[in-house]
Amino acid sequence: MNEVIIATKNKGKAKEFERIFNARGFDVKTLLDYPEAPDIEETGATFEENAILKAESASDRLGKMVIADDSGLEVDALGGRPGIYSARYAGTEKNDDANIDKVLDELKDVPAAERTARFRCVLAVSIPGGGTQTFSGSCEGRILPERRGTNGFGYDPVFYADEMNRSMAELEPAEKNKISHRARALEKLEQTLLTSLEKDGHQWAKS
Ligand SMILES: O=c1[nH]c(=O)c2ncn([C@@H]3O[C@H](COP(=O)(O)OP(=O)(O)OP(=O)(O)O)[C@@H](O)[C@H]3O)c2[nH]1
Ligand SMILES: [Mg+2]
Repeated sequence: MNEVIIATKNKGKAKEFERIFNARGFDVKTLLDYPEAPDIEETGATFEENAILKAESASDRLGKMVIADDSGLEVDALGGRPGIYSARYAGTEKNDDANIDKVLDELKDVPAAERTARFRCVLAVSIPGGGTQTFSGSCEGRILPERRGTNGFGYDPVFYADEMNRSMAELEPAEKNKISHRARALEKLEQTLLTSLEKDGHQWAKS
């Protein structure tokens, strides 16, 4: 079966990967389908280091090609925070709502023109016997003063995507997948993945 393993436990990310890979004829499995995969601590200092940590530990354990995603929000007025701490900004329980409240509170006196921000994503693909490669993507925008829209996950309701003139949470999933940091990193990864999967006899149904 054509299958791609994503080393994530984040259901929001999983949905986005599923949409993209299903359209190309691949099933997506995540770490929620592989309870034996180790829970990896994200001890890296950069998105890249964390993505590599996650991809390699899962690939070593499962003996299969694995993709990992480390991503987050960088707010210029906060010196790039929350950055690699985006998931756990308001605490280790990873509460999206509390994370948004913390960012909005820290920005409450910052005027619109200075609320510039971007999402970043680094994907690492680890292939048994084939090493690990990384690919990155970003998406520019601004932090809104309040939530708008209900789609997506994480900080999407307060992230105004410059290219779409709407918040990320106001975009349809297919629209977010055209401009997102994750989609852009995946575009770069695609060629590598294609070569590797074809070597294993898989067919790539390019949409
Ligand atoms: O509004 C958002 N739209 C996005 O498209 C997006 N992508 C990342 N993020 C934020 O960055 C954290 C990732 O941290 P992260 O890479 O460590 O992932 P995670 O811990 O949630 O899951 P895992 O993949 O590590 O299992 C997430 O939780 C979110 O807070 C996003 N927020
Ligand atoms: Mg994480």
